Amino acid sequence: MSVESQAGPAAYGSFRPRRSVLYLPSSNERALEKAKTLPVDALILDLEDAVAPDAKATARENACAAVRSGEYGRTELTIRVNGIGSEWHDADIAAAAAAGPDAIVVPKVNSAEEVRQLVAAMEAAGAPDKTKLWAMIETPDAVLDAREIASASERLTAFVLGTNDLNKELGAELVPGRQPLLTALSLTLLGARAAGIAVIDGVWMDVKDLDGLRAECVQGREMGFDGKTLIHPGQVEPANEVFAPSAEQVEDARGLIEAFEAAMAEGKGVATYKGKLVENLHVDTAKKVLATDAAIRAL
Ligand SMILES: CC(C)(COP(=O)(O)OP(=O)(O)OC[C@H]1O[C@@H](n2cnc3c(N)ncnc32)[C@H](O)[C@@H]1OP(=O)(O)O)[C@@H](O)C(=O)NCCC(=O)NCCSC(=O)C[C@H](O)C(=O)O
Ligand SMILES: [Mg+2]
Repeated sequence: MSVESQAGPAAYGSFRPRRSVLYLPSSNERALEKAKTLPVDALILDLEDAVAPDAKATARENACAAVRSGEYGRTELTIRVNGIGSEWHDADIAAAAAAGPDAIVVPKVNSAEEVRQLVAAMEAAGAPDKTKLWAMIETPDAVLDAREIASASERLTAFVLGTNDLNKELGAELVPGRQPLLTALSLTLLGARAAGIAVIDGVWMDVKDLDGLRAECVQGREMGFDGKTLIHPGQVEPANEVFAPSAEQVEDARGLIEAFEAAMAEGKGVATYKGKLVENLHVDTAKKVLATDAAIRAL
């Protein structure tokens, strides 16, 4: 299981919130400046889809300079490289590994073998231990092999859904509620959680429709995603709010743990909180709520 596991209680101490994970084109210097001021949990400095071919080299330099600058506070900094087999991929991996972001995000990862090759390339390029690999799941092959991919290396600590590519590959229609995508989303979640890694939902493309974004964030949270990838600063606050535990959840988590500990101290075989039976697994979930709340407050 990954040392960064978001699933087991042992990992709560190293928990990093990923409620809001914002893409920005690394060729856009204004966006790189703006990102320093945003209350975002993580940034994906993009070299792939959002960057035109003639801007790829500049984007690569900008992304690496941003990582080295130390000007993004506690925001987790990642670089999305161009895809395996593209003309830019090898140079992107080499430059990103040398810059040492928190993670290198690789689009369209399709197999466990690709993960092993990516990790070997990162390590050959001198990636420090802190630089993890995040794999984008955006094809049927990847969804069907999600567990094997998620377990392929300790360096792989998160899946990122590429729901636009996935929709295209499935021949599915984009509809409210994402019914055609739900099987793929669930299989990806199952694979990630079985291996104990994080999993971040895909983007909401209509930057003006914040109600639609909020509804999709709620759906993602209910399914079990850690957070949502975003494309515009205006999407950060709604995602942060939806994926954070509410004040009531935090209060209940404290109350539940107290009730359980008091019952155990009194030698009772069972504990209850607000009329409901409390077991160890509920205490684990409550501890995760408190760890998430503490990690968000520490940002
Ligand atoms: C969508 C945009 C092109 C809109 O840009 P713009 O017209 O500049 O928006 P605004 O005028 O409203 O911007 C206001 C200020 O915010 C800054 N800004 C805009 N977007 C970002 C951003 N993503 N990160 C940081 N800062 C941003 C502007 O510079 C303005 O700043 P200022 O003037 O100083 O106030 C644009 O939002 C954009 O390019 N978004 C990112 C698009 C992207 O990265 N796409 C690729 C990722 S999604 C993907 O790949 C899908 C996946 O692979 C799949 O398969 O699903
Ligand atoms: Mg994609």
